[in-house]
Amino acid sequence: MITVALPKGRLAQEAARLFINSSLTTIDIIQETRKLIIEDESSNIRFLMVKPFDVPTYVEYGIADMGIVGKDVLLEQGKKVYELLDLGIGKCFIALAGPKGMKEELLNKSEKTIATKFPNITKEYFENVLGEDVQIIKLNGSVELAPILGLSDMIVDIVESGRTLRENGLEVYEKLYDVSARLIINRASLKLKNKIEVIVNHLERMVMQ
Ligand SMILES: Nc1ncnc2c1ncn2[C@@H]1O[C@H](COP(=O)(O)OP(=O)(O)OP(=O)(O)O)[C@@H](O)[C@H]1O
Ligand SMILES: O=P(O)(O)OC[C@H]1O[C@H](OP(=O)(O)OP(=O)(O)O)[C@H](O)[C@@H]1O
Repeated sequence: MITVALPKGRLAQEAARLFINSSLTTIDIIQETRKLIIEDESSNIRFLMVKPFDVPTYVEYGIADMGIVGKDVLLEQGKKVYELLDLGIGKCFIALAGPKGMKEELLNKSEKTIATKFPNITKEYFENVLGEDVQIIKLNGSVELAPILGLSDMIVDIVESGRTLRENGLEVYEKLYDVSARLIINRASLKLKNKIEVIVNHLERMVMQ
């Protein structure tokens, strides 16, 4: 039995679709919305529906053999898992952003405060790229509110269309990393379970199309 951790939320549909379209399962995984463990006995694959930020944890500890998760989460957590495939879904980027027209002023400010869901990415960027210490305020969502209300000077957050920034009077100051969903694998599973390779090959062919 192979166990796959799938992210609930915005990636769920497309992640499940990859397994269905690759003929790896015939079960309509996302229809069973409240079930957290979905077993496909015919293909011997079991799907776990977990929060996106928890996918690497399940894979690192070997509860799941593989998982699908955004590169943002991998960069933030640095878990010990193999990243095998860029799945080409969930495309967006991580950006430093702030109030429109204030970039120069805020980047020259001596003591900056940054609100973000990604404290490690933010710390690493300011320390290693800009050589600065910054105060980081960890938020769990609606990060764009922080500079509008004076909680922070700037934010580090996900941008896709740019609409959330625009509609809140903010703009991208710097693009930090491109993001897309990745297939990650538990290190021991990759060595011990032959079926992993078959699944990876199926998904790879699907992604190449
Ligand atoms: N606007 C977006 N467009 C495209 N991909 C996105 C966007 N926002 C996030 N993502 C990607 O999808 C992944 C899952 O995002 P999702 O919003 O479902 O969960 P989350 O950010 O962990 O928040 P929560 O579960 O708390 O709602 C992110 O880790 C990122 O890789
Ligand atoms: O550039 P856009 O297309 O507007 O997308 C970017 C927005 O999408 C994500 O938020 P999400 O909807 O996941 O809500 P959250 O802020 O509560 O995490 C992200 O954190 C941005 O706020």
